[in-house]
Amino acid sequence: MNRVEAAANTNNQLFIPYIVAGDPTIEVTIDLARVLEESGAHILELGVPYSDPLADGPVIQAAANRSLQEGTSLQTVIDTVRQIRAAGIRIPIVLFCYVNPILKYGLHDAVKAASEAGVDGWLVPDLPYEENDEMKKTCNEYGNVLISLVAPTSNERVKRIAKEAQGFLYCVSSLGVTGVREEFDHRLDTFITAASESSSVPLAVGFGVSKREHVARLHTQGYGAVVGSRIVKEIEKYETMLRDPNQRSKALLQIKTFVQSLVSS
Ligand SMILES: O=P(O)(O)OC[C@@H](O)[C@@H](O)c1c[nH]c2ccccc12
Repeated sequence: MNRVEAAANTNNQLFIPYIVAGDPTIEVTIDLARVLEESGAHILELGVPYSDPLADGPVIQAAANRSLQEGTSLQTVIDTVRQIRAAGIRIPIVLFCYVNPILKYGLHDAVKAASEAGVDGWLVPDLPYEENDEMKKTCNEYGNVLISLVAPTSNERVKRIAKEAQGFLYCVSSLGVTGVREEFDHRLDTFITAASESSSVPLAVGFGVSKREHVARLHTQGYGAVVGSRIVKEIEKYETMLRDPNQRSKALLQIKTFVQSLVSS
C-alpha cells in the first residue's frame, strides 16, 4: 500500500503540515521535515515554489519568493527529498506543485525522479480533475497517489471527485486563496458531509486552519487538518535565526513547540 494511503487509513486524527521547500533554505527544509515528523505530523505537504501561485495568499507567496531567490526548482526539491530520506526521515511526502514546472520538467520524468527520491504523492492545485488522467496514471505507475482537491462548489462534482480520490481527499474550507482565517464558509459542513458520503478515502480540510481549536474541531468530526500559512508564518518569524547555524536549533525548537501546540489534545 502507498505510504500516504497507509498513513491516512491508520490515523483518524490526521495532521498534515505544509511548508515551502527552500524557505528560507534547502538545508533548513530538511531540519523542518524532521521537526514536523517529531511533532506528530502524519503526512508532509512539501511545496515547490512557483512564480505565479494563483491559489496562494500573501504568506505563502512571500515564502515562495524567498525560496525562488535561493534558486529552488522542482529538481532541487526532488534532490531535497532524497536528502530527507537519507537523513532517515520517513514521514510520507506529498509534493505540492503547480502544473507548469511539472510540464517543463516533463510529466513522466518528474514523477519518476520524485518517486525514486522518496516522494509518495502529488497534489497539483491547478490541474482540473477533468484533465488529470495522465498525471494520475503516471503517479500510480510509480506507486504514488494523486491527491484530489474539492472546494465548496457544486455537490455533484464533489461527489464524482470524492468517489475516485486516492490517499486522502483535500477539502478546501472556503473559496479564495490560502491564508489564516477566523471563521469558515458556512457551507463547510454540508459540503464536507456530501464529500464524506461519496469518498472512499479519509478527508482532510485545509485553508485557514490555524489554531488548536480549529484542528481539534476537525479531529472531533473525524476529519484531518491541513495547516500551511500559520506554520509558514512561524518559519518567516524565525528566518534570521534559521539562516544562522549557531541559532538554528533554537529556532527549530521554537517552531516544534508551536506546531505541537496546534495538535495538542
Ligand atoms: O495556508 P492555509 O490557509 O493553512 O491552507 C493550506 C495550504 O497552504 C496548503 O495546503 C496549500 C499551499 N498551496 C496551495 C494551493 C492550493 C491548495 C492548497 C495549498
